[in-house]
Amino acid sequence: MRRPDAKVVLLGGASVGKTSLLRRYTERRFPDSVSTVGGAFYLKPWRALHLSIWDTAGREQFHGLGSMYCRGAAAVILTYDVTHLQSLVELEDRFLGLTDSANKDCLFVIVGNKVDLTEEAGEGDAHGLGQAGGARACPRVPKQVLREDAVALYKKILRYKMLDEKDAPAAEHMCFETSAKTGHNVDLLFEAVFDMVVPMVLQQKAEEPVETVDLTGHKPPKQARPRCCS
Ligand SMILES: Nc1nc2c(ncn2[C@@H]2O[C@H](COP(=O)(O)OP(=O)(O)OP(=O)(O)O)[C@@H](O)[C@H]2O)c(=O)[nH]1
Ligand SMILES: [Mg+2]
Repeated sequence: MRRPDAKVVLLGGASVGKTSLLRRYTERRFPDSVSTVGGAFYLKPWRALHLSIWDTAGREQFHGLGSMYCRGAAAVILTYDVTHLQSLVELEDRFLGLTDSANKDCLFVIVGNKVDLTEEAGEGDAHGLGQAGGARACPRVPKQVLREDAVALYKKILRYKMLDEKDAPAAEHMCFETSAKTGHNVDLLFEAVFDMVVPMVLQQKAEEPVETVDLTGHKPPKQARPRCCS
């Protein structure tokens, strides 16, 4: 198997929909999911590269593994549930510290999932937010996390990483709202992340020192003199 060129990690609390987002993207469906144990990855060829997308477990008992999964990550997708404010709060309190092991120029993307459950989605049927494929209607709930809250978190992350807002991608390109159930914005999310990661990786590869062998000091091995047999 070819070694992945870069790593993208899905991080966030239990049940926010990390596995469902990845399965929606890779399998084009919304199957019943079971809570993830440890982590799993999916290999995605994209442009000239191979990217690994890591789905991690959000449950507290697997918390210790998070920083291992983030090691060397080119992008981290911090996922919350738009119907649970606590899931956004947790991103800062519990998950951000785990990303210290990521690449120094790691990209941070913030994703609010389950928009299909919100009252806003009712008006959004015409925009693809509503129930897809004849799925049963669910009672709508108020949206607990606004996009502005996610943007504020993104800016906090930049400060935590000591990055200047001017040098980092703009918050409006890094905060998404999705529904793994209807597929709303799911392709857009993953493909926007891949398209940001690819040029970074290509640049890193171009800057890597080329391995050369110095032949100037190389002397051919002395030829052993044939022994006189007399
Ligand atoms: N309505 C709705 N339900 C969703 C959506 N995404 C996930 N779910 C449901 O939320 C529950 C948890 O989804 P998972 O994808 O397993 O969540 P997870 O973040 O991977 O959870 P852990 O593996 O425990 O960290 C499941 O019952 C999903 O069917 C969504 O976009 N809309
Ligand atoms: Mg999962």
